[in-house]
Amino acid sequence: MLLAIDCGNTNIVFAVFDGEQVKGEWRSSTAADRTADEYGVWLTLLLGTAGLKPADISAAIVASVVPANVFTLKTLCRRYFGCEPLVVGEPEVKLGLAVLLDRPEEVGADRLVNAVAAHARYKGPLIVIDFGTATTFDVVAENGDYLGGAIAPGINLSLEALHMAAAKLPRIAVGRPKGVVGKSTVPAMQSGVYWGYVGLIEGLVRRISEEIGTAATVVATGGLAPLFMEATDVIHHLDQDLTLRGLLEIHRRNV
Ligand SMILES: Nc1ncnc2c1ncn2[C@@H]1O[C@H](COP(=O)(O)OP(=O)(O)O)[C@@H](O)[C@H]1O
Ligand SMILES: CC(C)(COP(=O)(O)O)[C@@H](O)C(=O)NCCC(=O)O
Ligand SMILES: [K+]
Repeated sequence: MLLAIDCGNTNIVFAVFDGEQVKGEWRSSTAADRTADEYGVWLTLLLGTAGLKPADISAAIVASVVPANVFTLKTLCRRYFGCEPLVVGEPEVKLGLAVLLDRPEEVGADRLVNAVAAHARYKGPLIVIDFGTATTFDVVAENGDYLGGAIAPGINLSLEALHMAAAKLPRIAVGRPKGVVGKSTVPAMQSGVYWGYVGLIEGLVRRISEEIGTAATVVATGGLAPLFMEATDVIHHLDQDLTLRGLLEIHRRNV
């Protein structure tokens, strides 16, 4: 079975695939000081809850946007699962698409994985929106070429920034407010962030489509994607498994 690890700036997701089937999926917060042994013990326990054991894992693949965690996750795979993981972004790992960027070495591994997954699943030119710590927009041509995209502050980051910078603004959770015209501080903050974000999504999708000269299929992923999907019709597909499916696909292309 394949262990797929997606390390974002907020959470690390671990998933086990038996062929196409997900046997288990677990999340840890991203902490740069956690050791391979800490992950190893934790993951071994969780595998047990799904009726799996470390010896069931025969291969691993890692995508990390936190460079400091790559060494730890490699050590985890070697020590606990006896395998050398593929690491997305390392030169020997083939993606099966051309990365048409000025500095291809800079792009986040998660963005490339999302592009691979979206191209494998959907037709036509694509825009992938991933609601993570940052909100990323990735543009994929009809033939699969990765064209680039946009990086915007994530929703929770935007809310946190308001709280950090303004003495009278509380820390609040994201939510869809009843109206747009807030009648007190919290609804006003929710309106600014929620409807402001809907505007950001619609504006970027429209401008990207204009710049590439064609309408694109828009796929959204990430925990907060459903909250925005319900407020706009520019998102065509909600695909929460996108990044993990992309890791599965890249592994397949490299064995
Ligand atoms: N279902 C959810 N509901 C509310 N917040 C969520 C949900 N899923 C993720 N988040 C929040 O969204 C942010 C991004 O999380 P995540 O997608 O794991 O980011 P990353 O990939 O950057 O680690 C975090 O602040 C997380 O707490
Ligand atoms: C843009 C990101 C911070 C998104 O990370 P995430 O929100 O998934 O934690 C990450 O993909 C990254 O660090 N990228 C490097 C810069 C780039 O993609 O050009
Ligand atoms: K992510």
